[in-house]
Amino acid sequence: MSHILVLYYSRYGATAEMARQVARGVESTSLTARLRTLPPVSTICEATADSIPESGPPYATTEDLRDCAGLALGSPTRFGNMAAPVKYFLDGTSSLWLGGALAGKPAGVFTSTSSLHGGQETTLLSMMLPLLHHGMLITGLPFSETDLLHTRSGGTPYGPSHLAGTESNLPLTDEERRLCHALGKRLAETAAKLARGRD
Ligand SMILES: Cc1cc2nc3c(=O)[nH]c(=O)nc-3n(C[C@H](O)[C@H](O)[C@H](O)COP(=O)(O)O)c2cc1C
Repeated sequence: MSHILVLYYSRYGATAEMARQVARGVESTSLTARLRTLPPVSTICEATADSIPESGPPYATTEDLRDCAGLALGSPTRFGNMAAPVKYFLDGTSSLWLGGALAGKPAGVFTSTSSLHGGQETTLLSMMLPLLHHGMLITGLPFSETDLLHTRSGGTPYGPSHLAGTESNLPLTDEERRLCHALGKRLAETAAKLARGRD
């Protein structure tokens, strides 16, 4: 069976750490995680970045997305919404939309913010919209993940979140880390169940 794509943009590293935890959750099952990042959007028209980042996972291609069995999509919160590089990448997926390539595949979202009430939920909900247009099946987090009841930092039923602080340097709390793990595991298990249903 194909991979779960863990696709994220991160400028300061908080969303990247969340992505690694989501990937561990995926790999606690029989599925593999494909970790991919996105380049920043340049303010200079026609500027191009190297196709391989200096460090970390490779940049995502639309083929990574087309071929996945499920998607975990992560973005820092920017003014209560997803960051431009994530939106820019999604805006380039019309050919997948036309062919229904993502329809029926499970997807979940995660975000990091500097402030606790600075738009985690709005960002997560806005990230779901293009995925719903693609026909993806959105999987949040159920309250049977009891960390949702006790967290004093991030963690929402709409998806994992992280309070990185004003310096963007707070580590993931145990609750935040477990909720990232839970999303990855849930996506992988859902993808496997859906695949069995198609057999
Ligand atoms: C342009 C811009 C807008 C931001 N908007 C918000 C916001 O609306 N709410 C918030 O809490 N943090 C906001 N932040 C802070 C980032 O969401 C936060 O630093 C995040 O943890 C960065 O993730 P990263 O380490 O993966 O880059 C903003 C940062 C930038 C640069």
